[in-house]
Amino acid sequence: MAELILKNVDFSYGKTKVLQDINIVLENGVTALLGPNGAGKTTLINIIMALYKPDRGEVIYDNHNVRKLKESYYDYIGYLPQMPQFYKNFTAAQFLEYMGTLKGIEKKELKNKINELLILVNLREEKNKKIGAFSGGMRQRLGIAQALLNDPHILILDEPTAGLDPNERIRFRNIISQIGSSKIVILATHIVSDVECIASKAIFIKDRHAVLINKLSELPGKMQTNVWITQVEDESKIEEYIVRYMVSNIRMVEDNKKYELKIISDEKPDDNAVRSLPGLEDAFLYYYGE
Ligand SMILES: Nc1ncnc2c1ncn2[C@@H]1O[C@H](COP(=O)(O)OP(=O)(O)OP(=O)(O)O)[C@@H](O)[C@H]1O
Repeated sequence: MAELILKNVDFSYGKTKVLQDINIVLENGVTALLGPNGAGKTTLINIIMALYKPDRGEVIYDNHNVRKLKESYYDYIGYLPQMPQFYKNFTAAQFLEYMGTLKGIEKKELKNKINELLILVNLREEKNKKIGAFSGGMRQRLGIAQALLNDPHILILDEPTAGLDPNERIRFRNIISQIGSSKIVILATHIVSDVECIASKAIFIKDRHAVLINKLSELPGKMQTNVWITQVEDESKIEEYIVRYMVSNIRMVEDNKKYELKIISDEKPDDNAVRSLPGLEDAFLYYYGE
């Protein structure tokens, strides 16, 4: 199985260092690329895609430096940018034909591929409809189909869930779950809850450095034991917990009569609190303290 490796990567914009000593090994599966706005996610994506040259270090795919693979590297990559641009007068099929031709896919193969992908992203009925009439979610699904045209081994999605309604988020998760096991999927976002269910691994970028968490069980030992669940009946009490602790989640339970709080804390926050397993969102909070 081909791996994607970032080895000792540094990157600066002019004199401003944005990424420093990045060492990451990615295999098949969905990896969330997490970090607050401006942390360096898009920069890291551009380095992985060989669009930016690191000041130091290298990106290696299948034992080759990606910059030396030149154009052939792009046969392995599918990319959905943060704000994909579409030709509004094209139909979904015309757009995919156009993109497929640009990617050098043979005409006959392309027709079959387009039909297969439109089924995968649930746009078969919209095949001959103009993109101008598509919702944000439909466009995003078309964007995923576009990224998959060349059957890439590496699929990179930059903020793919921004602006999607809850139903579309579920659709998106289902599509990614279907394709995730046989590809290296990198999913950049600052909305952790959107990727919590589909990503098994996560890269956290903070203060120019990146940490790869391969399994949630590999979270720092402190986090393993310091996530608590407690319930409060009185809404006004929630504020007290927020002031004293890191509260990573609040949800209503028992027919909306109580609030359940997930808390990260060294000490047991109250007598009724029980230990819980940390999730990505807890890890995010732990790293960024937000
Ligand atoms: N072309 C550029 N020239 C100079 N600085 C840049 C350039 N692009 C990005 N930066 C800066 O580098 C840092 C990282 O930016 P980047 O876009 O990679 O972050 P991000 O994590 O993708 O943010 P967002 O979630 O807002 O997309 C930011 O401080 C940004 O202002």
